[in-house]
Amino acid sequence: MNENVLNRGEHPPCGRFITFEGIDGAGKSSQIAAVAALLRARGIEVEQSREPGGTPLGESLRELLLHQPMHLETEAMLMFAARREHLAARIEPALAAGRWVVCDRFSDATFAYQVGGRGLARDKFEALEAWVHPRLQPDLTLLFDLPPETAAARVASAGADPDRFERERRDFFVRVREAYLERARLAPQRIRVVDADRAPEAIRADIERVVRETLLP
Ligand SMILES: Nc1ncnc2c1ncn2[C@@H]1O[C@H](COP(=O)(O)OP(=O)(O)O)[C@@H](O)[C@H]1O
Ligand SMILES: Cc1cn([C@H]2C[C@H](O)[C@@H](COP(=O)(O)OP(=O)(O)O)O2)c(=O)[nH]c1=O
Repeated sequence: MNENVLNRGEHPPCGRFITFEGIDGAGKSSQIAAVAALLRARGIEVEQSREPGGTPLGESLRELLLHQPMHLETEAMLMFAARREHLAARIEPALAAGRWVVCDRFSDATFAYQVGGRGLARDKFEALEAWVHPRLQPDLTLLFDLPPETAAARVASAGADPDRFERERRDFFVRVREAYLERARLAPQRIRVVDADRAPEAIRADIERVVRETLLP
C-alpha cells in the first residue's frame, strides 16, 4: 500500500480553539490580537472571531442582544442561537481544515452572565450547551480576572456609549466574576485565570507563556 495514503489518513487536520473571557472592561480585545499575531508568526492559520457575533446572522443577533430589552430566557436562547450559527458556519469548518480559532467569548460567558449575573436556571443552561455543542469545548480559555471597580473605570474612561450589559451595576459584575471563577474551578485544565489588574505588557507576557506551554510544540 502507498505509504503517503496511510500517513495522510492517520491524522486528519484539526486546529485548536482558544477563547477569551472576563467581565466587561477586563482588557481582552488588544490581547486577542497579540495572541493571534504570536500564532501567525509560527505559521499557524488563525481565524479571529467574537460572540455574540462572528457571522452575519450572529452580528444581527448581537445588535438585538446588546441593545434590546428582553426576557432572560430569550437572551440565553439568542446567545446560543448565535453560537449555533457560529459553530456551523465558521468554528467547525475552520477547526476541521486545521485552522486555529481565537474567539472573544463562548459558552463560559453565558454561564457567567446569564446564570451567574441574571439567575438563569443552571439546568436550562446545561440543556442549551448540551444541545448546541455536546462534545466541543475550547482547548484553552484565558479568563481575565480583575475587580469590577477597576473594569468599570476602564469602560468609563474608554468613553463609548455603554450597552445593556455595560450599564449593569457593580453587584451584577461581582456575581458574573464569581460565576467565571466557579467555572474555572470546575475545569482547571482548560480555564486559566489571568490576573488582569496589571499593565498590558505583564498580561501579554503571561498569556503568551500559557499559550506556548499548553498548545505550542
Ligand atoms: N491592562 C490594562 N490596563 C489599563 N487599561 C486597559 C488595560 N487593558 C485594556 N485597557 C483599556 O480598558 C478599556 C477596555 O479594554 P478592552 O480590551 O476593550 O476590554 P474588553 O474587550 O475585555 O471589554 C480600553 O479602553 C483599553 O484601552
Ligand atoms: C457571548 C456572551 C456575551 N455576553 C455579553 C457580555 C458582554 O457584555 C456583551 C458583549 O461582549 P463583548 O464583545 O466582550 O463586548 P465588548 O467588546 O463591548 O467588551 O455580551 C453575555 O451576556 N452572554 C454571552 O453568552
